[in-house]
Amino acid sequence: MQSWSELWNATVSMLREREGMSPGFDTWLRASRPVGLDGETLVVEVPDPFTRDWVRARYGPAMEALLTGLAGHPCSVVLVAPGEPTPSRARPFPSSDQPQRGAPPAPDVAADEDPSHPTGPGGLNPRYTFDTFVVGASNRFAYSACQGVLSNPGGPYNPLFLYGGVGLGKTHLMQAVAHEFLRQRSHLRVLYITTETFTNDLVDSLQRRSMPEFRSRYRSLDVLLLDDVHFAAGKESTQEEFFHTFNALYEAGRQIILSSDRPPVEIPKLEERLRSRFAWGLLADIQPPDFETRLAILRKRCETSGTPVPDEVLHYIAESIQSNIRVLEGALRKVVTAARLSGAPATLDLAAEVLRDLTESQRRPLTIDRIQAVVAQHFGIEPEELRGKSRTRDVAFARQIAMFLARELTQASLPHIGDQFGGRDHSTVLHAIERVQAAMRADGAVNDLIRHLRQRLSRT
Ligand SMILES: Nc1ncnc2c1ncn2[C@@H]1O[C@H](COP(=O)(O)OP(=O)(O)OP(=O)(O)O)[C@@H](O)[C@H]1O
Repeated sequence: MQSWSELWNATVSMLREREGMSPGFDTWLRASRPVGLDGETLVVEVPDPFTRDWVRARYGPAMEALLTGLAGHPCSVVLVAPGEPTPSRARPFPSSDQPQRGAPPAPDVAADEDPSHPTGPGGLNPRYTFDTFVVGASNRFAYSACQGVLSNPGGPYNPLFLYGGVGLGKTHLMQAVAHEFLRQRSHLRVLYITTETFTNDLVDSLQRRSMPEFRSRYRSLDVLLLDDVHFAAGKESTQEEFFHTFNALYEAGRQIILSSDRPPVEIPKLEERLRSRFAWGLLADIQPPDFETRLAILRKRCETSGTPVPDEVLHYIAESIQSNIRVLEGALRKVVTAARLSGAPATLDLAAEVLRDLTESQRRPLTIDRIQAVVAQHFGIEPEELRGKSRTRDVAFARQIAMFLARELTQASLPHIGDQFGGRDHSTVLHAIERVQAAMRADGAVNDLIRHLRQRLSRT
C-alpha cells in the first residue's frame, strides 16, 4: 500500500500536470506536506494562511477528487497553516511516512505479476489503461460503451454493466475508464472498488458505528466503478446498502459502472430490485478474443515491456491459448523467463517445450468425467460414488465440489450436469454451487482446496 505522503505527492503532480504551473502553485506545491490523518481526511500543511485560502478556493475539489481516485476510497483534505490547530481527532504521521519520489520501474513481461493485487495508487493497476488495451471483435462493444460513458457520464449508459468470463479484461477496461476520468476530469470524485472491498468497508463501518460517514463517502461520488458484483450474491447487508447507494447516485445523475462474470439474470441470490436496476442502462459483454486479438495483445505486452519476442513464437502462443487472456499472458511470461534462464533467445522449440502441458490441456476439452475422477481421487473415493445415492458427509461435499467445478470449468448446462451426477435435478446442482460458494467465502481452506483442484484440472 502507498503511504499518504506518496499519495499526496502523486496528487500534487497530477494537479500540476493538469493545471499548468503558475508561480503561486509551484511555491505552494513545494512547501506543502501531509501532517496527519483524521479518518479519511488528510491534513496538509501549507506555508501560510493566504496560500491556504487560495489553494482551497482554487484547487480544493480537484485535489479531493484526485486523492479519492488515487487512494481508492473517498477522502477529503484539510489545509492548515503552520501553527494552526489540526482537527482534534487527527493522528500525526509517524516519521517513517516520508515522501518517496521517483517513477515506478517499467513493467517486465517476465515479472510474476498478480493482477488481483494492483501495485498502483488508488487500487488502480497503472498498466490497466486504454493505451495498453487491445480492441478486437470480442470486446469492441464493451470498449465503445466505456468511451460513451467517458464522453457522457450519467447519460444513457447508466449504469454500464460489463460481463464476461474469467480473465477477459473486465477489470482492465473498468480501470482504464477510472484512469481516464482522473486524467480528463480532475474535478470528479471517481472511485474504483471491488465488491469485496465494499463489503469489508461496510462491515468495518457497522462495527465502528460510522455508517453516516460510510454513506456520505459513497453517495458523494461522481463515478463509482464496482467490480465483481457477483460477489454480493447472498450477502443481504451488502445488497441492501448498495441498493441505497445505487439509488442515491443514480437519482443524482452520477455514473455507475458494474462488472460481473455473468449477466444480472444469472447472478444467484441477488435481490430482484438490484437485478432489475443493473439492467436499466447498458449491458455489454466481453467474449473470448479471436486469434488476431490474442496476437495483438501479445505484441502489445512485448512492446510495452521492451521485451522482444520473435513473431513466430507469439503466433504459436496465440494459436495455443485461446480462452483466457490471463493464461495467454502467463504463457508469454513462461517462455520469456525460460529463454532468460537458459541464456538463449526465445525460439519456437523452446516455446513448444515450455508450454507443452498447457497446450495439451487446452487441446483436450475438460469433461465432467475428468472432473469427477480428479475430485474423487482427491477425496479418496470412487467416481461412481459421486454419481450414486450416498449422502455421507464426505461424499456429499465432494459431489457438491465436483458439480461446482463442472459448472465453472465446462460449458455444460445445469440439467446436463445433473444428468452426469446420477440423474439429479438442475435445482440440486444450483444448490450445490451455492453451498460451495458460501463455503469458499466462509472458509479459507475450502478456497485453497478449490484453487488446488482447478490447478490440477488445468494440467490434465
Ligand atoms: N483487450 C485486452 N488488451 C490487453 N490486455 C488485456 C485485454 N483484455 C485482458 N487483458 C489482460 O488480461 C489480464 C486479465 O484481465 P482482467 O483482470 O481485466 O480480466 P477480468 O475479466 O477482470 O478477470 P476476472 O473475471 O478474473 O476478474 C490482465 O492482465 C489484462 O491486462
